[in-house]
Amino acid sequence: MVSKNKGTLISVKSLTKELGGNKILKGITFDVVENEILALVGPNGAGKTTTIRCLTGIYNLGKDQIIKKDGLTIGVVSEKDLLWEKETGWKNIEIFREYLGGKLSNDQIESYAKYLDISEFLPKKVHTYSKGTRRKFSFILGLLKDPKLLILDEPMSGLDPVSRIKMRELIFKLNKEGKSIFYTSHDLAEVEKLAHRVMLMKKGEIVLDNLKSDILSNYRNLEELFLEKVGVHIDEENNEI
Ligand SMILES: Nc1ncnc2c1ncn2[C@@H]1O[C@H](COP(=O)(O)OP(=O)(O)OP(=O)(O)O)[C@@H](O)[C@H]1O
Repeated sequence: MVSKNKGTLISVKSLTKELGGNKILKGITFDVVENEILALVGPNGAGKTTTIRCLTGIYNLGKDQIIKKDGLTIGVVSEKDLLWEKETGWKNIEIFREYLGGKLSNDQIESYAKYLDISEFLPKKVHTYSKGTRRKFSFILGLLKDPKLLILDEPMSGLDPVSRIKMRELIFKLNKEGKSIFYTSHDLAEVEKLAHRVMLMKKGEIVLDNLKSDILSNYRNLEELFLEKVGVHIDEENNEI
């Protein structure tokens, strides 16, 4: 296990989750610690979103499987943007701020929106937003509580290259200000730039949990690690499109 000296925000112990009669999470154990950017990677269907749903309380679990630090505030950006489509961005902010007990002022929201280049959309109805705009807007909603921990399910998906760079810089800045980040991604090059620690999940199990710097002293890059741990099976006979 890594990061023993840092404060633990969430401790996950032998977490199991069954869905539709299938064991999706098969007893995973890990800690989310203070001041760390932790990336969860793995192939489609590995159980990343299920893990996030367990952490954010969407699924009911036994209380010993996930232990959260007392008073921990968590901001969540889920895989799907759950927004009030017929309302404007500002109205959504008002609704979520009231519901979540958000702390962020309109000025702070405006400055994040300006940085992410979506200010002009805040007075517009959400159903008019592009995929990337929705993602950026959802990210801002995740910050409403000024949380200690941000849990993000594929925060960069649908973002153009410049927006990705800006989002990455913003996540770095939030981390330097004292927030921890736990996020999922399929973009290993991005994870290589952003994460301090990487967990690799395969078929509901964590097959690797290590500091990125340690991983990169053994592998050329995360792609190499991914291919080794997850395995590639190329069926020679059926490999043509
Ligand atoms: N409500 C459900 N009922 C039954 N099976 C489900 C349900 N939700 C998810 N699953 C299954 O659980 C497994 C893990 O899904 P999950 O969405 O956690 O994977 P993931 O790693 O996030 O995948 P992706 O990278 O494609 O987003 C998949 O096999 C999926 O089909």
